[in-house]
Amino acid sequence: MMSVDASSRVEAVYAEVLRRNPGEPEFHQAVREVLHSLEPVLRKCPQYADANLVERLVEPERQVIFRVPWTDDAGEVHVNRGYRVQFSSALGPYKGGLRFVPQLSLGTVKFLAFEQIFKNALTGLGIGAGKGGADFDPKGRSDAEVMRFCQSFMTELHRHLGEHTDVPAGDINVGAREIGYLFGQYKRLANRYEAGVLTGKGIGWGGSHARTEATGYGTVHFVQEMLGTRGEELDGLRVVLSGSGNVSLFAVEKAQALGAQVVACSDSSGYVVDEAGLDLDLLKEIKLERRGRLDTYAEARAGARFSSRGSVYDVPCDVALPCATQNELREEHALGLVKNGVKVVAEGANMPCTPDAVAVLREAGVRYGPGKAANAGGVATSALEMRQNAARESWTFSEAEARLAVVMRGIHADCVTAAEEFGTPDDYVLGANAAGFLRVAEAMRDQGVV
Ligand SMILES: NC(=O)c1ccc[n+]([C@@H]2O[C@H](COP(=O)([O-])OP(=O)(O)OC[C@H]3O[C@@H](n4cnc5c(N)ncnc54)[C@H](O)[C@@H]3O)[C@@H](O)[C@H]2O)c1
Repeated sequence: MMSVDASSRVEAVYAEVLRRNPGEPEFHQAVREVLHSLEPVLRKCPQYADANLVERLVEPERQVIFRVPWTDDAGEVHVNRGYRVQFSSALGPYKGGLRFVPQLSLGTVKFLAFEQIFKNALTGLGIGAGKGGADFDPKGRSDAEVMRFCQSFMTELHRHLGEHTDVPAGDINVGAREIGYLFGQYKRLANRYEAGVLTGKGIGWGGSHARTEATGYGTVHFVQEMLGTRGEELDGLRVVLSGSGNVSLFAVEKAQALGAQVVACSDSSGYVVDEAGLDLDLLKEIKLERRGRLDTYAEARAGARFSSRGSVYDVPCDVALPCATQNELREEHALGLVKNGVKVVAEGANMPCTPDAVAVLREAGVRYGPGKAANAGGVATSALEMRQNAARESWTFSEAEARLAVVMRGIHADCVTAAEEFGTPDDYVLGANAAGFLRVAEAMRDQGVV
């Protein structure tokens, strides 16, 4: 039974999370933020803490860790570690991306899978939450090496997947090429063309139009909604983004289409400033075709400058979109953004702002859109891809994009309504966590102690 004091109850849950998951600071950070938001919710709706519901919510349903052996082009054998954390199936099959980065740890995967619970619930599209990946570094690897790695990874993972069980997608360093290799191996092992088992597929074989664009476009749709609450719009505003990968590139595309002046972006080597507005064709050529670094952008474009010192957030802007990786926008960056008059910060990436940075932004009255709401367009379009697969349909680009816009408007509206209901209007963190939690909690109550 829920104790009378919601605050001490969530503190006790958090203490148990720390004890059970040592050495996983990102997971602790994500859980702490959500539990903090749940205090007013549990105070108002104590029934959602019955039967240790919150305690169950912070414990993954299943965590799989496995060996991934593979052979490089020179015949040398390598061993990597694969992960899949299946966090919650209260609302549907586990759903969330796979990430291939050398430093990947269980704690990172767990934090991402936990965030995914609330994000996926917010989409309203009937998807549970998971996340996975491997500590594999695809940089400098040939296509054949990446293929062999993906095949070995799937040889183990396939027994845990299925269109009604767990449906991965791409994430950092897992794009169309990797999804293709993973799908090929799944199909071979399962002896079944189960299109809905992975999303982010090629358009010609079950993929959805607008999936590649969806996260970046969706983040910008969310920003438009945030601005709209005060009668503002993106047209004419200065925008700065971090990253220059899948999310960033398409956020640039949509922001420019809506009339914004997008003046800076970054990669792990530094950032580029282009006061004339970023040349997206050049950026795409460098990042998607040549897979090069951003300094080549400044070399190719008169008036642009590249810097490997300081931060992209030093560039004055009205809207900042962190779209690279977790904990990259820190307190000092937030202070700089505030000093330069930023109005809105919305997360294209997952948890890119540190808690200190978020505190600075909120203190200064900057509107802050957390990733689980602002970047939900990617997973929403993945869920729509699953729908198309189930119905054996293929929607046009404009149909898929129109549905994405509807979902993002709905998520924004749900966040605003929940924030108002639980006492802090304009608090998108509270709104996103509360609205997502209520959907999951209702399903968990209905489904009994499982
Ligand atoms: N791809 C999706 O659909 C999707 C959906 C939701 C959330 N996300 C999140 O968005 C983020 C980016 O994902 P992506 O798919 O665009 O990955 P990506 O690999 O395509 O791009 C990542 C970009 O970030 C840059 N980068 C990495 N570390 C950096 C740092 N410390 N400073 C500056 N730049 C850095 C890389 O150089 C690259 O340009 C991740 O947090 C991911 O989990 C992605």
